[in-house]
Amino acid sequence: MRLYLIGMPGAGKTTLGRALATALELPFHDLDEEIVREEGRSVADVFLTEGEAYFRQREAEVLRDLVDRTPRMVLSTGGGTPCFHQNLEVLLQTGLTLYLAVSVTELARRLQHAASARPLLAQLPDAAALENRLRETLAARQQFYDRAPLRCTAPTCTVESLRHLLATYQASA
Ligand SMILES: Nc1ncnc2c1ncn2[C@@H]1O[C@H](COP(=O)(O)OP(=O)(O)O)[C@@H](O)[C@H]1O
Ligand SMILES: O=C(O)C1=C[C@@H](OP(=O)(O)O)[C@@H](O)[C@H](O)C1
Ligand SMILES: [Mg+2]
Repeated sequence: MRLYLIGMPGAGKTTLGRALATALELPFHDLDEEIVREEGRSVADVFLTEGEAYFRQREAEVLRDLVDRTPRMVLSTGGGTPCFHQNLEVLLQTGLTLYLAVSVTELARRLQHAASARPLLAQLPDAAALENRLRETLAARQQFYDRAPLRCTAPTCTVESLRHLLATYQASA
């Protein structure tokens, strides 16, 4: 199976995805890490030197290549992945998509010292500006995230609760 984690930056996709893959004995992939490997530079560098449009194009290409060659995995996507280049259709058609729903307040708390690696959230003057940017971004992306057939809402997003959610979904499928 292919299990895809989607959600805002800071939702815990990379952290939880890695732990969930271990628990499910599935290979783990992180789309940002795949892009960094292919590009040979950080996400921030790609944004800085090539711009967001280039990043989104590469994100779409790397996603499709990874899906084509990987029948079993947990894939942690980037926060914007579902919102560009029909990527969400690829996710919905090739695996099971799970949305990690985390409040803006909690996202801002988690990212207060981790925003610099995320170009869309870097260089903001203070915590209020970060929270405002997250709120605006979530408002624009909610329509995409809401199309995931599965969702967990923090703080209940743990490996155990996700395993239960998956088992319940698969039993009803
Ligand atoms: N359940 C959680 N509770 C508190 N902090 C978390 C949780 N999950 C992740 N974090 C922290 O939030 C930050 C973003 O986590 P990460 O897995 O990179 O999220 P994403 O990949 O969705 O951007 C990291 O500093 C991580 O340690
Ligand atoms: O929200 C976004 O548009 C982005 C989120 C990042 O991934 P995480 O969600 O893992 O931080 C990364 O793909 C890039 O900085 C763009
Ligand atoms: Mg991540």
